[in-house]
Amino acid sequence: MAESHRLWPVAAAEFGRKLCCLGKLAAFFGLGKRADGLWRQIAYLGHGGRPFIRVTTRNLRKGPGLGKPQIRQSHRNAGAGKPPPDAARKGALRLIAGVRDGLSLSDQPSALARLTPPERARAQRLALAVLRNIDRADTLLVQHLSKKPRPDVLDVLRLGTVELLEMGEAPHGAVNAAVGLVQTMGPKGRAASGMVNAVLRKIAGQSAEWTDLPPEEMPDWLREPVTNAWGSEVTLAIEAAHQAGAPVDFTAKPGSAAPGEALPTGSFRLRDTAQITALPGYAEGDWWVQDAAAAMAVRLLDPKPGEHIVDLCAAPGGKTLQLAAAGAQVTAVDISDARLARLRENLQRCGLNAQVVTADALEWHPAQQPDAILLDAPCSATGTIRRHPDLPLIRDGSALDGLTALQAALIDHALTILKPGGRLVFATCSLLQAEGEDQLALALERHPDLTVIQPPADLQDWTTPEGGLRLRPDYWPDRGGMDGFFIACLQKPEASR
Ligand SMILES: C[S@@+](CC[C@H](N)C(=O)[O-])C[C@H]1O[C@@H](n2cnc3c(N)ncnc32)[C@H](O)[C@@H]1O
Repeated sequence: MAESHRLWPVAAAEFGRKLCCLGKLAAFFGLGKRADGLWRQIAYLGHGGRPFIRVTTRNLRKGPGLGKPQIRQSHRNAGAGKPPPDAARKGALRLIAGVRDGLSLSDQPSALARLTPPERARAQRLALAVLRNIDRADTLLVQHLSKKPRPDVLDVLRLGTVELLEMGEAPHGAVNAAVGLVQTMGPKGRAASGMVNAVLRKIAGQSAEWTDLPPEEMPDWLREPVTNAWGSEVTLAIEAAHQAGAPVDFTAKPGSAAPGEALPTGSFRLRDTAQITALPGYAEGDWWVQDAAAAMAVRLLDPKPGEHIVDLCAAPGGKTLQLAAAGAQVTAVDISDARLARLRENLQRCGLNAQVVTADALEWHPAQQPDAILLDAPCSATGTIRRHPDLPLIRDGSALDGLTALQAALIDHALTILKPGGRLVFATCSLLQAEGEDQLALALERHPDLTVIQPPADLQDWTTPEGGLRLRPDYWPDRGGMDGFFIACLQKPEASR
């Protein structure tokens, strides 16, 4: 028994190597949505002098058995305690299953529809914690699994692991809850309850290993360009920032304050989780939720009272609110009526005004050329992974070419409708230079008569040699980071071409 225990990781590693080849073959023949991504990451890691397979989310999601059974436990012992299955955990599992099916968290409003507000908040917290730690959880789980569990059972194991090791849940509570959950999953779920009980009891003793695990890696389509741009150290720092999650930032109306710490760039930051709508000043419309990095686009535009400013991709409206609060006459354009509904709500709550237009920006022409345009263009949103850990699991980078082409077309169109001498701020919440630094360089090539307006002096540390502002999640590590953004302010020449 002792001998087979020692050999198991080696045999499993060998099996993993074969699976990896199979996966590559599957990818080659186009089998499965992301077969290559599923299997590429099977890796051997030195672990206490013994090799073990690091199987990522995607491996476990679709892979076959992983080696010889390591744990055998009678199902008769399962389910001690049997607490009633709880709504928040079930809601979290529905969200995670949706992400497995390729849906973003925000695409799943019905998943939590029947929950009370506190249950909903807890379900979201649990789902976010699991999605932020899914590969790390799988790295430990695979050590105890003799074969791949059903996807829904695996999600329960992941949830239990994260509750135990990341969220500090008491072992008996988290393990019993997990057992209770699989027991509601029909006969096959009930049959897995002994395994769930045994695996999670072992996992509960692995807090030191958990702490030593590296942060979740970005997928290759994102990690490679990030590493090419800033090197491995920065890549790891960005991944650590993703792992840490994000505080809540607020922008306050001029003359008002928002909850939390005042940041040097003018935003406010609350590190503790809180019910936003219950915070002081929410009902009064004194502030709105907006990441500190996102708020800097309007600082670069430097709106003046009375200026006519078009927010060309405006919804849900954080920047429209900033522009309106600065006294500009704002026209907020967006292609999505549903997203504009949120913008209208935000305007109303904050007592601010803007003309709201549902239109494709590429085909929209204002009655008069505006003084300035804010173009917060659609992008990969890879700068927001701290808050959207589902993003790396549901995106594969294939939309990138279409997005960069759309961004360039939007820049060109914005310049045609902007008044001579007017300012255009281009922004993307992306970590990819293709959607930031490269877009600026290409825009200057296409329009050599544009001038780059330098960011304010206090942002010089983050200013690129070309005059763009590069913001990254690893900045402000002690304060809690910021979203990844690229922002540049361009001035159209006085004499229109
Ligand atoms: C990054 S979000 C904008 C965020 C917004 N500026 C804010 O601060 O809340 C990009 C927006 O572009 C919109 N969009 C995408 N394609 C568009 C198009 N062709 N015309 C207008 N809006 C578009 C999307 O609906 C989305 O709301």
